[in-house]
Amino acid sequence: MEKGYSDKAYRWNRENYSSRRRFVDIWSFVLTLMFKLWRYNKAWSYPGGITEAKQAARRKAQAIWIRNTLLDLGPTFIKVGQLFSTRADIFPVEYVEELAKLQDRVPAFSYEQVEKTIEQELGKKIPELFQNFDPIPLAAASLGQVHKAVLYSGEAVVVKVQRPGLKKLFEIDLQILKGIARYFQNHPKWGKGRDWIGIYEECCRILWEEIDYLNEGRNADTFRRNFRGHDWVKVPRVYWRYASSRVLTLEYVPGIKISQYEALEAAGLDRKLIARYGAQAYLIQLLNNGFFHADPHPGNIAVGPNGDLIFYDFGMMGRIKSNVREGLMQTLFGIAQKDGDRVVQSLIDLGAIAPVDDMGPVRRSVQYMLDNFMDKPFENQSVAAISDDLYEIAYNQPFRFPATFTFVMRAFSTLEGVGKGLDPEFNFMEVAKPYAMQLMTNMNGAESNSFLNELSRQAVQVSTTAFGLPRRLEDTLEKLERGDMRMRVRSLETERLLRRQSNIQIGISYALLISGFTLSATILLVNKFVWLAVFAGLIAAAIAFLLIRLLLRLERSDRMY
Ligand SMILES: Nc1ncnc2c1ncn2[C@@H]1O[C@H](COP(=O)(O)OP(=O)(O)OP(=O)(O)O)[C@@H](O)[C@H]1O
Repeated sequence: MEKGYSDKAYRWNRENYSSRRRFVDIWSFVLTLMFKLWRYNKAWSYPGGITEAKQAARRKAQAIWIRNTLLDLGPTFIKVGQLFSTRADIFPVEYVEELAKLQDRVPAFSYEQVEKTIEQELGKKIPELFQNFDPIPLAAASLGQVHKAVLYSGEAVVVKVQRPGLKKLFEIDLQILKGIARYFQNHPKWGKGRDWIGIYEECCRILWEEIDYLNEGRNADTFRRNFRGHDWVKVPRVYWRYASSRVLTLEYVPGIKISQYEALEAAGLDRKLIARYGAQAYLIQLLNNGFFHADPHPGNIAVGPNGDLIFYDFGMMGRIKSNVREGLMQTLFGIAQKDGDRVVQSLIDLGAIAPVDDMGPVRRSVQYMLDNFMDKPFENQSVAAISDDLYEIAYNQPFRFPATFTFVMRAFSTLEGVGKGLDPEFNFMEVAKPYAMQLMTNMNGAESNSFLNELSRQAVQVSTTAFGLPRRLEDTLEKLERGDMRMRVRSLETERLLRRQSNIQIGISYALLISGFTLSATILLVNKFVWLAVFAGLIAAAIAFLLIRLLLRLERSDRMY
């Protein structure tokens, strides 16, 4: 029997856990790991030390031991290990490589437990809910397993059932992990320059989200909506009547896994096109939707009979908020201009770097990277090489990339790997280029937006003297067109500015008319011409209404651009 498959080896694999026992198991892992690291460092510091090859072999052996121990510790640690497999900014590369191989090698749970969970969650027995239910799971992982079934309406579905007792196990394990995070934070050596508590909190948030199947269902719905205009992306429909936080019923959408290159070929599918689709789907998620699949291992993407991409598993999604996108914009501008200071500042604003007293080494590292890695054309770069460069710089620096960033990097590297497997000539950067250009254009729009705000401020200032406006507007346009902002001004922007100018002039005329009619109404009222005064008042009110509409329109267009 393969290691890790006997129930004896899985002390966590029961519904009633002993928290004391977990405490001992987990802390003995941590202390053994610390001892191994200490011994390793000690050997390395001897005069003459150990050879480079021996050092690498030891690190590898340690990494394999960590991976196997995490497997033995069960679902929480398998997931934490998988999360850490994206953190080359925190751990040595050998560890990260080994953690990336952390597969969910855990035994499936019994059909009786499946029956019990479904009845508890959906309030009915399996035969009352499903016409047919396959007792043998289609797939089993650390958090749950997937069974094929047929509804009474005849629709083929899959039912995702969560491993029993998972919530309790998470509660115990995460409580112990909190203590470990605190210990590391206060450790004179390990705590330096690392935000262990922050990393722990990030892990907690992701893990709790991942075991809420209602959240996964909502994510699937959002993801499907976001791809409404792209019929080459398929997302299984959620059957909400058969869903709860621990059971999720989805439309059965079978496909060939994106990494089964020969099977795809045999099915007559265009491998080159699939590689492009994979990259495009991710670029759309990141740049257009700001909502992306954060766990894109090849098992979660399949290809349908028509060559459509099918996405599974929406438990772990990343979001890029618009302010983060703005921060990324600044980073990108900084990279494009090779301006190390701007890049560092934007990374501080993004929370990617914790500012320290002496930022000199960080600035120098970033500048070095910009000067060297920007020499090659963008499309000749490989994502894996770029992320390796970034991580190399980040490792042992006061950097802490946000989880979103590391997820994006992992998604890109995974897709690049799969893309190259599908089509040896595939180049992720080549596919990304037009999207990056689009992003840059949007960025220019945003930078010009602040310029527009400046412009409207000037316009308001001069509105009292109405005559100054055209001259100042012309100056500003001239400035924009000369490229003083170091950006490309498109005729669209110019058009928008002119439209804005005419709107401002109309607004000023409206304001003058309102004042005129209000003054007339007051004079008429004082002179007892009541009906005429009411008439003038109504005209003033009507123009005021038009003015408000105009102001709202201006504000809307400000928000849009
Ligand atoms: N709607 C579906 N139609 C057909 N097959 C599906 C569907 N959903 C899931 N599967 C199959 O089940 C497998 C596991 O599904 P999913 O990834 O959602 O489960 P999981 O428990 O979150 O697994 P993991 O933790 O490994 O990501 C998928 O790789 C796919 O083969």
